[in-house]
Amino acid sequence: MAFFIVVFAVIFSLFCFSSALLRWNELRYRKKGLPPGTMGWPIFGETTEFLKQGPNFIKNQRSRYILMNESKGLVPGYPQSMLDILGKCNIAAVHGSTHKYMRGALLSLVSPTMIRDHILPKVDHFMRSHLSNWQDHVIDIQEKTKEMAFLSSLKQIAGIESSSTAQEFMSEFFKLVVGTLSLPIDLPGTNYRRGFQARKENKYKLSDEEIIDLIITLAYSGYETVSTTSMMAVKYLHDHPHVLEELRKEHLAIRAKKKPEDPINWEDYKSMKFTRAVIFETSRLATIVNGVLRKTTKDMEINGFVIPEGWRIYVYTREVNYDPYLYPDPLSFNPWRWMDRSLESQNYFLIFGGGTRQCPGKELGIAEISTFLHYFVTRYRWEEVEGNKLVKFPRVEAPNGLRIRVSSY
Ligand code: HEM
Repeated sequence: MAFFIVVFAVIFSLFCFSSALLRWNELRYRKKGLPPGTMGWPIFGETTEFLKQGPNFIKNQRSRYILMNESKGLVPGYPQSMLDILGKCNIAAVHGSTHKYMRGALLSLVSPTMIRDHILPKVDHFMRSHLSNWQDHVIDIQEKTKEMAFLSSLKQIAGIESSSTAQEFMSEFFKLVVGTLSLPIDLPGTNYRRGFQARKENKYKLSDEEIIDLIITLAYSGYETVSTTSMMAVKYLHDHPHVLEELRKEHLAIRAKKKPEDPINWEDYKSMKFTRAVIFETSRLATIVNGVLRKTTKDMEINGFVIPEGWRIYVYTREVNYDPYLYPDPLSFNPWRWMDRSLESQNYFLIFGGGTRQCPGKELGIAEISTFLHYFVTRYRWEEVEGNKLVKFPRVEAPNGLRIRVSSY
């Protein structure tokens, strides 16, 4: 009995404390000009509602929060779970001169010259072997593209080939990724705890935290974006045979000029105009990156509303991607719209972010997906196995896998 009284007292006190905090927050922020809306629950804010409702949450909030422009005083504002797991020196956690310096270091690692001379040959070599012997099998293309993105970056970063070391590393890395998008609750069994522990795996005895954070950031940033875009491209190509036909034409023409063992080189990559269009259209329609997060470093005025210091702003790029004025008939999968290259330089092209934080791995990501598609469509045809389901929020994924039956082309 005493136990139940104690439990009741604890719950009641927590409730009182939360309500008081909620009220205090409302009073604290009752300034003229604040965007309308509620503060949500203490600690959690509106995160759980956001993760539960996804796009509908944003739709409900859109009329109340008009946040269109990024300007001075806005720095990345990614969730605590992500910062804890990716490390305090990771590129999204730093700004000002440190960011400039880190970004410069990164850009030199993935510059067009580096891709042409060093990375593309490795990517080609990796894809050739990763995509071998898929014929006459039912495979989960989600699993295959995840392994592909991870193992390919491991090969680029550490020169590690697909082996038992890589396999061991991979399962820890997958936990890390899931942990970055979780509530930061450090209890046994939570995704956050698992992700945080995976970060501590330091088999190679690296002592420099900055290097570890950079490597984790590199692997992390290119992992989900590249794997999910590849998986969704396979999905859309399956559903749109005329697009697949056009894409195959492009790749078979490249193959026709080569011996079977010749790798894809920079000129081949640059000639893949329709492939690039397929990748952009896939990213747009699937909205692989739903949006980007920013945090205010001082009280700011945006579109007539005051945004207090320390508040987070979610720049919801999905809305832009589906805007019928920018992309006519926005819900149709139409890669041809991207054949006009000027679309890629419009300021509403937000697939790779924008401004000083624009994705430094853009060309690398496109080169990896293009090489994957090259070997996939020139070697195989495929059909979907029934029962596949896709969700688009909070991340684009096939919760039970995306199974396809593969045969030789
Ligand atoms: C299709 C593939 C990819 C997509 C769609 C994509 C998308 C994005 C987006 C939207 C941002 C902006 C985030 C923000 O503004 O807060 C970003 C940043 C970033 N991306 Fe990518 N990305 C891709 C591939 C890659 C690859 C392969 C790498 C590996 C080098 C990479 C590394 C980064 C890094 C390090 C940042 C942070 C840049 C900074 O804060 O200055 N990305 N990416």
